[in-house]
Amino acid sequence: MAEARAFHTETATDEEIAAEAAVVGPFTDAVRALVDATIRSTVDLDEIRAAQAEIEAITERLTKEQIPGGYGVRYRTDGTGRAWGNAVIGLRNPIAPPLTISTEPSGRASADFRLGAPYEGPPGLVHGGVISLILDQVLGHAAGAGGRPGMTGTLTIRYRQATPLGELRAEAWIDRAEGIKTWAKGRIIGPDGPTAEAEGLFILPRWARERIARGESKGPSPKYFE
Ligand SMILES: CCCCC/C=C\C/C=C\C/C=C\C/C=C\CCCC(=O)SCCNC(=O)CCNC(=O)[C@H](O)C(C)(C)COP(=O)(O)OP(=O)(O)OC[C@H]1O[C@@H](n2cnc3c(N)ncnc32)[C@H](O)[C@@H]1OP(=O)(O)O
Repeated sequence: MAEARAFHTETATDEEIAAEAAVVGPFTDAVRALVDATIRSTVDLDEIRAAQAEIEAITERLTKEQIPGGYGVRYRTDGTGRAWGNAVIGLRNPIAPPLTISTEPSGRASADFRLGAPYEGPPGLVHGGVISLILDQVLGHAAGAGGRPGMTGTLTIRYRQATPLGELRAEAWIDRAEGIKTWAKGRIIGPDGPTAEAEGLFILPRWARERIARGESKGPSPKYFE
């Protein structure tokens, strides 16, 4: 089953995780800067060709040893996990902006973040799919923080005004819940106020319900988004 592959139990200690984060965090930031430079650099084409050869050498060096698929999420017994490969928050993912999301147990989540050139859609503006990506994550975080984790069943976005590249904020909260379903709402706020509003339905999946029914999920509610 896919989830059996993707959901690992954490074996590393807090100290080991902190030591690894101290190295891979800045490493990923360096690759993020490379992605930005790939878009914006105006050096001449010979210089680009030379840089490509260096990048290919680095990729070869890194892929000498690697895991077979995605990073997955590694969970601890307290229900928290590290989603270092996640496309929005992943510490090891240079595609992630990344967002650092603050949560409240009442089911609220928020993040201040910056989106630069790699996230452009219309000129100077954030791609609508990127806005949806971020809202999906932040709404999902709000649901998880409130002890009601789930997979996104539906996500509706209303784009109220264009979202400029630059400094932004995302906020989300649980609106209502019923059984295995949790509805969360949220928004992106730009320099001129809210730019996009979202409503999402998060559903505790069948496999998770079955695990809970089998008594395999003990302790605090799983919060799969931290
Ligand atoms: C041990 C405890 C573990 C607890 C963990 C729980 C959840 C954590 C899971 C993942 C989180 C991990 C990492 C998060 C990372 C990023 C988060 C960002 C969010 C995402 O990026 S996430 C990816 C996009 N997301 C998908 O990839 C979903 C694909 N899909 C499915 O995984 C299933 O489709 C699912 C789970 C949605 C439902 O599957 P299911 O088998 O549980 O559903 P089932 O048939 O039992 O229906 C039960 C009731 O939900 C209604 N219902 C079903 N589906 C619906 C839908 N789509 N819309 C509206 N209502 C729906 C039925 O109508 C029925 O309603 P009613 O009871 O009222 O009749």
